[in-house]
Amino acid sequence: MAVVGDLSLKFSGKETICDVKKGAFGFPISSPRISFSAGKLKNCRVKTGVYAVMQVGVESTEISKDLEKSKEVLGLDVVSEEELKEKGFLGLRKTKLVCTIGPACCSSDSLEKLALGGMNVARLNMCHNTREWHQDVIRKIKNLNEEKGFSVSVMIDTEGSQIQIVDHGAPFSVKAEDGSFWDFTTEKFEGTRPFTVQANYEGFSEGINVGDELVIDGGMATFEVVEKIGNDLRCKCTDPGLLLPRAKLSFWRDGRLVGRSDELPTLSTKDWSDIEFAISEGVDFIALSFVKDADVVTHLKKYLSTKSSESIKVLAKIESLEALHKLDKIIEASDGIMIARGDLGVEIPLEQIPTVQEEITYRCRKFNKPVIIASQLLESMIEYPTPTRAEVADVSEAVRQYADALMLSGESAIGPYGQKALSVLRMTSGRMELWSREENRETVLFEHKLGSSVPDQIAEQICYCAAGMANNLGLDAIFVYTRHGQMASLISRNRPNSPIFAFTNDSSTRMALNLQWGVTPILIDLSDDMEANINRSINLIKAKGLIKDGDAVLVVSDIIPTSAAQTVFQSIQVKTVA
Ligand SMILES: Nc1ncnc2c1ncn2[C@@H]1O[C@H](COP(=O)(O)OP(=O)(O)OP(=O)(O)O)[C@@H](O)[C@H]1O
Ligand SMILES: CC(=O)C(=O)O
Ligand SMILES: [K+]
Ligand SMILES: [Mg+2]
Repeated sequence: MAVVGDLSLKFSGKETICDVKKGAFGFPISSPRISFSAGKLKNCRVKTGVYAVMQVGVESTEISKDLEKSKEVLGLDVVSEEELKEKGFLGLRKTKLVCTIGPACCSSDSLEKLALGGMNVARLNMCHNTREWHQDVIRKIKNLNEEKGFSVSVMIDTEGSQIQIVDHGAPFSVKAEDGSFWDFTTEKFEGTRPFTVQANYEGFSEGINVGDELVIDGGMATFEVVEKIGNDLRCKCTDPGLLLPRAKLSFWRDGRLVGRSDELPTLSTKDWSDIEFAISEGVDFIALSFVKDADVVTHLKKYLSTKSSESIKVLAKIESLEALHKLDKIIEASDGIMIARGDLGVEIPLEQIPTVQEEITYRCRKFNKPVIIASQLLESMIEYPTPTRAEVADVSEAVRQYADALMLSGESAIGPYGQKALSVLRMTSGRMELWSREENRETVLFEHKLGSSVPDQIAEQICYCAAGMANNLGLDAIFVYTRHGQMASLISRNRPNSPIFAFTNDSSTRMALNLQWGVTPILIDLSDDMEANINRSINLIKAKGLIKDGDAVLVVSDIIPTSAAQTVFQSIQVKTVA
């Protein structure tokens, strides 16, 4: 055992216990080589080895009463500010909300209403509409952020390659009756032809045999292949249903999906051109449809870095059987995941969706990547002003699973009740988060080691302890200082009861953190003097009336030095506002 000043380090097997005079706490670190260094440590003096500075102590901060000093602007979005004023720290919603923008909500007025209603991220699906339309929407969102103080991130969602029915612009859907015969062809034609469906991909029937099953949209209608004529398939309807424009085609044999997507690239020429567009418009996220493996994600991330656009986060959409087979590698390679239940339900039996969703959500947290649960959350609200009880239960379940974000698709893109659907998500999440907290569901913190380097492990342990301390001490908020968002996401991963305010001087970090559970990102200037940063930000928050005397916050910082002369500053402190 080494005793240094008031700080004692006990090395006992795999555990390092750190006791401090005021406010003791312990934390397990696997490496007994960890040492705690001098300089910024409170209550102790240490001579040697610098990996990190652990600053532990309970102190009272003298908050400057001179608000004149706080001329600086705090980059906190108006919606969080209002929510905080109205509901207090614990009332801040933790689950983030994504809205798909479509014709029903693309006016500035509607976008503003969605932003006010809690939209954290706006999603643009490149499957639909024109480049000009998308550009117009992105610019409107950026203008609103600039002019009205919102902080809505922009995501584009690639079209990807999949076999589907060509949309001939017919506004209606066609019904396939039981026993009727249909031709599935790649021959191009205008308008509609009776009992003929055009597939978008030349090779759609390669490897398909007579007797195979052709399933539309994962079960909307089913056909049996009765004849192959060249590339075309003649099919008999065995389960009647609707053929909607752009409906997906999949083939089944002996109860199993016939893999077809190997032949299709994850990123088509159109997708690459949409990616160029996304780069030039400065979007925050690119969601890749039909990701098959980690390589495409890695490739795109490399490409973005060659374009100096590494700040754009790459999300992998899990919507195929192949993606499920390579799930861990895809999660590790990506900046986040979308569980695209719509297309996933075409590839796996529907009854497997709930367990697959829970598993993906869990693994994303394990690997510390944000996860969005998407599709059909409030599907009936595309038509009706109230959701079904089952839909509300589905939303609640996603929140209970601690998904980072929930997404609206057609509910906001084309439905007349988009804002209402958003408020259903908002209220349902709030209710479920409160219940989880009251029932103490969150006390089990997430302990799976991510990093292999000592500094990474220290950061993880600090965040693990921070979440535990905030819960155990019932602190009002956690303040974290972070340049790239890593510390903020590590704290979020532990799903603490207190809201996490992430102070960053990097605007792309701010926009990326919009997808992270429980994190309110705040843009602020950060200097190398961490004490000054902390005091200045508390002053600014106090000046806005968002924090008051007696409030206790946990302050976590992890600022990597810009020069060799400085020490790594990783610390936890409890500050009581005075
Ligand atoms: N930009 C848009 N313009 C016109 N319609 C849109 C737009 N975005 C979405 N929609 C409509 O909203 C519906 C649902 O939206 P969304 O694109 O999210 O569903 P999806 O087809 O499940 O997504 P994906 O193609 O990624 O699987 C679409 O079928 C489409 O009719
Ligand atoms: C969102 C999406 O792409 C899907 O659910 O298929
Ligand atoms: K898409
Ligand atoms: Mg999809």
